[in-house]
Amino acid sequence: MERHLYTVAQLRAIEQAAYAGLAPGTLMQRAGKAASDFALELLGDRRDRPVLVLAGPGNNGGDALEAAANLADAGVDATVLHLPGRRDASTETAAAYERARAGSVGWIDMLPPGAEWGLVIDGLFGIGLERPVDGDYREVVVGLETIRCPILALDVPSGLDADTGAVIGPDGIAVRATHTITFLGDKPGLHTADGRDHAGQVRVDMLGVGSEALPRATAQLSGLPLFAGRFTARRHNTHKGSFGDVAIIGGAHGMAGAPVLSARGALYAGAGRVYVAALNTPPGYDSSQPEIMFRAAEDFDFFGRTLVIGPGMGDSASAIRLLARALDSDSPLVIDADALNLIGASPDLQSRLAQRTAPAVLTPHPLEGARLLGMTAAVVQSDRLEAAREMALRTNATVILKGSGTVIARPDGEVLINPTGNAGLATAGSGDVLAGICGALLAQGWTGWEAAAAATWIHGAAADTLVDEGVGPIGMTAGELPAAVRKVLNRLVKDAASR
Ligand SMILES: NC(=O)C1=CN([C@@H]2O[C@H](COP(=O)(O)OP(=O)(O)OC[C@H]3O[C@@H](n4cnc5c(N)ncnc54)[C@H](OP(=O)(O)O)[C@@H]3O)[C@@H](O)[C@H]2O)[C@@H](O)CC1
Ligand SMILES: Nc1ncnc2c1ncn2[C@@H]1O[C@H](COP(=O)(O)OP(=O)(O)O)[C@@H](O)[C@H]1O
Ligand SMILES: [K+]
Repeated sequence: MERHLYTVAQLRAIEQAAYAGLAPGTLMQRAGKAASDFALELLGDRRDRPVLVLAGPGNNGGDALEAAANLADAGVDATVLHLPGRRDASTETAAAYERARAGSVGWIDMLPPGAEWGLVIDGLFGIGLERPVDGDYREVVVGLETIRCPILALDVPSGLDADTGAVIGPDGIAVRATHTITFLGDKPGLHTADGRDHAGQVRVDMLGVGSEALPRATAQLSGLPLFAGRFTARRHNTHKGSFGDVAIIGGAHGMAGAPVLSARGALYAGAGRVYVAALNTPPGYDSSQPEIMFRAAEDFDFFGRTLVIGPGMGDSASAIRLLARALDSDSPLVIDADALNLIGASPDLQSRLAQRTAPAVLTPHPLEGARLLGMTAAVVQSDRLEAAREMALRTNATVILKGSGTVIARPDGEVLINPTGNAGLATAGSGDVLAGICGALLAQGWTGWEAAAAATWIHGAAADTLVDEGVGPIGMTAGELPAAVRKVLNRLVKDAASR
């Protein structure tokens, strides 16, 4: 399944198993063919433009050499910049080198300044990279930054960690590809952290290996098949009570906007009734969204309501009391923002959370995640899947670790990476809207896992729709998201009905 994401260790095992049943060099030849086919597709009717092929010391370089030979055979002006290593190349890579040497490929040993290319193929390093790109390799990667043409990475953009999506090394560097063709199975690192910026559009080529040969993946790309069954048309004979009550608990003095954004997220995602239970004297009503009902949090009855706790909640004694009460309740719970920080600082709140049986979804951004785990945000970002898994395990909850390529994890170690969304979401309040959407789906009876996956997907898809309409990424505001969320949701329900 193309949605599945494999670790480097799993890919090595797949490679070994596939290798055993095939003539030597077969996988590399298939990788080279898939790469040159994709390159021709990217060149389109500009096949007369020269193609630069970067070939590194390992088998990733072997793939590149096969691709270069294929391109030359197809009449393309292909030039290889070959940077062999200190050790002998593998037998397959040596054979690929001989093949390219025998054809009409051109050879250079440094990037010619100012040269123009129709396409660059990056075959410097793949899944074998274990240390930062340095020396001549680094110079080439720096040189690529000023080249304005499509860049096709083979397997993994060189310099990127395929497991984590982090650029390898302090002060590390990685190729910024426009496209990546990745082999034998998709990889988490292409879709989270720095991955989306460096991999561009990702295509998977299984190199002829059947899906029966693949191990069980514990990570996958999130997508509609995971929750599409939930998008059913509303029955006529329903009322507001049929779609759940959501209460946002937050809004301490001076922070009234955050719960209102969450409340709008919940309303536009279809909750039947939406309350803001404010810590300080609640406003009478919200003039732009008078449907939201305001209450004082201390007197508010949590029973039968889905709670979104944390937006603008602060860290007062009253906030801690309310959080303890919410954690002890049987209400489905979304825990966001200040509530996460309070839990991070309190073993008592942590144990109340771990003991819950009703659904709980945590929505930390990396710094909130770091506080929960007692580490720095940089460490969280260096392995987002691991950090999200650890948080889910410790809290016994579903965790949405936000940021580019949001990671959703549950206590048994399963993770999803969300592929929707864009940098327009990097604006204050967009996380509040996400928490509200998640609350609305929980209130409509979804499980924590489904609600987390779908809320994140829909939130990102709403932002993508806004960008398509010219509303962002620059200047997109959180307040514009809820209406776009409503559009996405209704379209999904309509599409589900017409299938
Ligand atoms: N085998 C097959 O049939 C198939 C293989 N496939 C392809 O092979 C790729 C994996 O190949 P790989 O294992 O050879 O590793 P690769 O990514 O080329 O890099 C390792 C090399 O780089 C070197 N090196 C590392 N870091 C360095 C640095 N910073 N600076 C300088 N050098 C550095 C390292 O040297 P060493 O550490 O030993 O000194 C070693 O020589 C995979 O991504 C896919 O593209 C697929 O087509 C499927 C079929
Ligand atoms: N560059 C980005 N690409 C994709 N999604 C992003 C990006 N930046 C932020 N987001 C998303 O926007 C939301 C921001 O949430 P958060 O940081 O909690 O903001 P706030 O607290 O201001 O609401 C999250 O859902 C996050 O995943
Ligand atoms: K590469």
